[in-house]
Amino acid sequence: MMASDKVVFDKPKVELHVHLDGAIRVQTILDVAKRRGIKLPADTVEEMTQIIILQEPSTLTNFLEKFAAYMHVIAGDREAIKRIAYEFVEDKAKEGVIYVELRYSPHFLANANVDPLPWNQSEGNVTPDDVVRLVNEGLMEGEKAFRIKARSILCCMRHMPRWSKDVVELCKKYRSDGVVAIDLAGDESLNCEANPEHKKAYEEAIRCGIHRTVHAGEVGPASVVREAVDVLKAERIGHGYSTVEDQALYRTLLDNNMHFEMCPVSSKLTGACDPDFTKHPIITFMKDKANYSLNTDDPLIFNSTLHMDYSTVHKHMGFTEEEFKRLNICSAQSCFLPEEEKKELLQSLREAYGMIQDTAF
Ligand SMILES: O=c1[nH]cnc2c1ncn2[C@@H]1O[C@H](CO)[C@@H](O)[C@H]1O
Repeated sequence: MMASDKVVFDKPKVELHVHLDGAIRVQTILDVAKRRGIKLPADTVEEMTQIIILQEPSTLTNFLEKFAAYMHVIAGDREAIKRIAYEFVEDKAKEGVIYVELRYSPHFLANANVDPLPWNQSEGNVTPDDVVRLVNEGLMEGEKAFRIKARSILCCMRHMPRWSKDVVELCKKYRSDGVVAIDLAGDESLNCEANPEHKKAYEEAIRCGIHRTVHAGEVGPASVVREAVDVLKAERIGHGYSTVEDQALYRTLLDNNMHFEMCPVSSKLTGACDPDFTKHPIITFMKDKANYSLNTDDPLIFNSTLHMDYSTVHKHMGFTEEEFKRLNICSAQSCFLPEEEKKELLQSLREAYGMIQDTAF
């Protein structure tokens, strides 16, 4: 059904939209469950994988329910939280990613100072603040071991407006410690218009110069994208497939060089787009030379890799090596690193892609 894991672009890549909690190794879930004495419905990687993954195109709501199959194992466990961050960096390095921005909700991994307590956990002592510190530790160790760069984006959740104030405060507190932006994730189909508390958090982010991305136009209409841009002042759009349904908006965003974080394999399985990849809105973005990235989103639940996203657009949408280079340069230009580091990243990509002009004479 899916394109294979065949490596169609074996060059350094940038990934800007991937959920840490949607990118955990199944083996790690099993290990941690065993150590903590948590009973799972399966005890082999193969069986547990079958339980967690989405096999057929579904809905975003069904997809989001999948997290409940394993999040209670990792949440509230210091060692596990640090471990998933470290392993994430290793997995990305193996895929040839040299810079990644990963995202997560600190509240979803906590078991203290979070109301309501997620995943039917009992109260513990790991706060959302502890979660950010643990993830940062895991990422830093991973960066040293695997020699790539990883930065994080903290997610507000659409259905949990009361958490958003904490999220922006955590972005401020850890901005010099690897946290580069705020996001708004969750079910756009149930909760379309951004709640005032999300708006307030984004206003505070703007005031403090915190970068902003928003999940919009994934399964929701183009009006959600418009709101993300006009009200939340998003600098990037997570997904944004439905933008093309509003031509005026689409043209304006193209003119403004808006970055779209596209996730092809995800968009099929969440039901965001037509399962026939030859009708995919990404083709329009590609033909218009739009500013977008290719991303996995939640490789655990889609049973996918970044190679699969690349091979999907290559096989079904006619993406070329040239386009892969161009979109990775666009991704680096739209990443949330400070200017100097962004320049270095762009330089590394251009060198690897043979795009550096020889100025020696
Ligand atoms: O494709 C998506 N659309 C909207 N929300 C998502 C998607 N993937 C994951 N999450 C949500 O973001 C949370 C923090 O990482 C995840 O726990 C999940 O609820």
